[in-house]
Amino acid sequence: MAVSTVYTTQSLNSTCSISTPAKTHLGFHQKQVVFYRRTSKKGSSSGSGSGSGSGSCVITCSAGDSQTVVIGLAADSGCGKSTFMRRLTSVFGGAAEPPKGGNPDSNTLISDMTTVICLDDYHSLDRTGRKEKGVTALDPRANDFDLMYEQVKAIKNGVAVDKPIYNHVTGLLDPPELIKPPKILVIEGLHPMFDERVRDLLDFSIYLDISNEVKFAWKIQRDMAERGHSLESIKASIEARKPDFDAYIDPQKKYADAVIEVLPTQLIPDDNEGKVLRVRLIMKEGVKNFSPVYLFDEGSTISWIPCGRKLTCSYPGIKFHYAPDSYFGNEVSILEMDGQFDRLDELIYVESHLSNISTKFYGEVTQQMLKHADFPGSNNGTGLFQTIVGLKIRDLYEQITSSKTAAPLEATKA
Ligand SMILES: Nc1ncnc2c1ncn2[C@@H]1O[C@H](COP(=O)(O)OP(=O)(O)OP(=O)(O)O)[C@@H](O)[C@H]1O
Ligand SMILES: O=C(CO)[C@H](O)[C@H](O)COP(=O)(O)O
Repeated sequence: MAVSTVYTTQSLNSTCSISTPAKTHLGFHQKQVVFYRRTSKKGSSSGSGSGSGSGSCVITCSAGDSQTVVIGLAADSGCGKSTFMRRLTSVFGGAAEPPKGGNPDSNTLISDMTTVICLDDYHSLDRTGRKEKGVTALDPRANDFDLMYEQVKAIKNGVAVDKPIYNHVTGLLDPPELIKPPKILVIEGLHPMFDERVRDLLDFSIYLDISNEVKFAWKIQRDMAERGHSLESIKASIEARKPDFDAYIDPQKKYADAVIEVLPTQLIPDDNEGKVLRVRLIMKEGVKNFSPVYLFDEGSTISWIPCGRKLTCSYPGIKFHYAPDSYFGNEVSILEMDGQFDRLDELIYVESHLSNISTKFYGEVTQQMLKHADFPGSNNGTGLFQTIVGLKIRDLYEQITSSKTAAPLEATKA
């Protein structure tokens, strides 16, 4: 008996038509073919999921002007992902808010240009399930990578999806929420670069690499001061996660296009307070639509102490370093800042010595930093580099979309 396949899509702002193309252009996400849900129907000619067979019946959706650029942000819990996201969405303008009228415990944040989804929503085991099976949330067995891949791919292709919600309050999996394709989709969480298929969907990837000492200091600050946890329980939770963190989360940094590494300062001998930080921005060379930032002279090795007449520094001062290097066998540029700013308005002096920062006007980095002076890390390299990476992502987005607007003609010719 012949079985036909009906594809239903929920493409935002898109027009869909059924066609029988000689050649389907999957994987090109501007005006393309998308499949999401599939139901089988008895009785007519055969359909194909891939759309590549001759005579395949497919639904072609044109996503209008929208093209979703996908950014991956990986880090352990409590390592500054939310703070980074707030800086990033601010660069694009507009406030990021949970879906209106939706689940109050949704992890999603939506702004005019960006939608940030938290990959915890792809936990396949809820809190009780993980406990019963004796696995942590960091373990791939507690996560549904097939669904993650299918849904990120669908969104990238301009199709809305019903994404599950992991409820951090109850520890349960809640009914799904509708995610419409945004201009920029950020997938943040523990595993954005773990699964090769998901990794291949990313237009740019970032890893926040927080050293154990600093992670501990931040956890204490948040979980003790704000959530009433004891010092022992914080230590125990970090220790319990460590083996899986080392096995499944940390290795993703080798795939990242940019890594923000946060270490204790080297300016204070034997510092154990973790307040003054040494932050390194590790930028892969040769990444499409991304050119690394540099200090003074591209490709040189530079050490710079900006403190003096133009930059006020109290103890222990500020030190910058910039050099080419290699990271997991890849050629990279590393920009480092150790120390903290006393006066954020004077940051303009540092900004004026950095190049390739993708600003739209002189002083934009300083303006962004001043705007969010109350965010954690605004007086040090974490805030500075997160802001710069945000600007680089805006630039990457603009490059991708401008090249894609020119692409359909090419695609038709092919
Ligand atoms: N750059 C920073 N400098 C100092 N402290 C920071 C910085 N970034 C984050 N923190 C501290 O870490 C805490 C967690 O930050 P944030 O909520 O951004 O992390 P997260 O990765 O989104 O956490 P989670 O995944 O647990 O929600 C903050 O409350 C703050 O105390
Ligand atoms: O590592 C995490 C990512 O944020 C959480 O620990 C994970 O999602 C499990 O959540 P819960 O604390 O609700 O058990």
